[in-house]
Amino acid sequence: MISTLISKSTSATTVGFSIFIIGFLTQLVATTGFPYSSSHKKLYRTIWSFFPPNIFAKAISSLDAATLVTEEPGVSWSKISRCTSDEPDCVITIETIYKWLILTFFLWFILAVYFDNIIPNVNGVRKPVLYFLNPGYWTGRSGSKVKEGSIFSFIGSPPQVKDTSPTDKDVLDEEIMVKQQAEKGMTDEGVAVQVCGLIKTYPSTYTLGCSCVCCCCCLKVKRTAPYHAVKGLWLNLAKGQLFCLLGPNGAGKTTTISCLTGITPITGGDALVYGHSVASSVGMAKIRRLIGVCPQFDILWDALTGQEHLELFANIKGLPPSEIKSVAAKSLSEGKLKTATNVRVGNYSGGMKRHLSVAIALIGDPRLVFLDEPTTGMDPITRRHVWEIIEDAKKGRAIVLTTHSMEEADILGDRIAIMAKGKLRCIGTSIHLKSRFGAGYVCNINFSTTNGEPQTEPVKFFFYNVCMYIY
Ligand SMILES: Nc1ncnc2c1ncn2[C@@H]1O[C@H](COP(=O)(O)OP(=O)(O)OP(=O)(O)O)[C@@H](O)[C@H]1O
Repeated sequence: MISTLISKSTSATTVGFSIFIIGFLTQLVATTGFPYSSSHKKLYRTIWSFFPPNIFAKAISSLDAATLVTEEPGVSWSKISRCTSDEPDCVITIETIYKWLILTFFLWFILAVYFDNIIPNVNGVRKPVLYFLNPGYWTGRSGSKVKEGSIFSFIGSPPQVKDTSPTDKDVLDEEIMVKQQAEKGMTDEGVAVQVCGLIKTYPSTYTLGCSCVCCCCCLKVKRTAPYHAVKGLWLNLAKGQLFCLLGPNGAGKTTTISCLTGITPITGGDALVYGHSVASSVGMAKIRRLIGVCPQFDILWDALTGQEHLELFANIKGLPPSEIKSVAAKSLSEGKLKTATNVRVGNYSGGMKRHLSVAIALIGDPRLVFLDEPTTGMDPITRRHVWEIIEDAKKGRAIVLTTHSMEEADILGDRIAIMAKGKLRCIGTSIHLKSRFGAGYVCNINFSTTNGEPQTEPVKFFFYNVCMYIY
């Protein structure tokens, strides 16, 4: 149960060892007779017995007393409800000890499950305090909405996001279309993800500081303002297409992916991934079975090889054991990581690690793949190769890719959206965006003139709609 309160493995070791020492000391105390004798209050015995090592120590000491010499009959199953003659001051029988052990097992187990659900995980995600009162949690149909922040922070309603209306015509058209579909409850067969007014606001954080004026110092609690990272996204992501999300640093691309993959809970709106809502814990559990994720920062273990990573993730994704080895080997050979199959990931270069993360995202044939800046740190040849893998992977699934590279978006993206400050600024195909916002190309041509006049006709023939400046 205590493990639910600890997030770091180093703290867990320290706390685990401390519990062992405390348990050893209290067991020693229990063997001296405290508090299992008539001279101590029943209340002390009850409190003492909630710590399982104490009551277990009492059981051992009673059994020890019953079998001290070879003539002793011990405690047979039929006599567990009676005190033995060796314990004149008997206040607890072996039967009662059994009941206590069973009761404390279930008590601590239920508390562990409860606290595991309501205490925020590393991403600050948790279930509501009374989540078990929601019938959907037990029936598995709707599930409760996941929350964010500490269980003691009564956040209330988050501040409203102002200025969510789109400024671009294409973004507005997309928003109107998705709103109409959402209002009518229409499910377009070709849509993999329907994002309906997705809002993400990071809650305020509190930091403890110290401010000193002359010789007088005082503690100060600083509160940061809530931050609107995503300010109401409305869009459809089609099956069999790659949707590319471009934008400057801090635009909200990773936050959008984190919301769609359940890493962080959404603040407002909703998104349906193959019909399952990201706002519900049950919906999210179903979504996790459908998706593959290549996060912005590699989550790999230095001590494992590429092959072992792929086998591990294939296992987690529930592939049949007979297929795991062949799927991992195929994935490695497709990913041109064959030479590094049995090399530990600690010895991989940055580009190879990204390459392996992409292969992990695609393992298990997910229906929706999120690739967050997959080609960061790759040389041009490896990048080209990964583009080919991504292009092949489009068939039969939807892919969401974030990048800073216009070239990557142009080559891979079937639809491209540009985000800035948490809002979509434009959306469309590469050709559409180029024709709307592109400044064209500047091409310098040297002419050899015969009579002082440059021959511009061939240029006009090759470059349609050209604007020519002759120097
Ligand atoms: N846990 C957090 N708490 C508070 N603010 C956050 C948190 N995570 C992200 N932000 C803020 O949200 C904004 C969007 O961040 P996000 O990581 O989504 O941007 P991004 O578009 O993916 O940027 P990059 O291209 O650098 O990866 C940033 O201003 C960031 O500071």
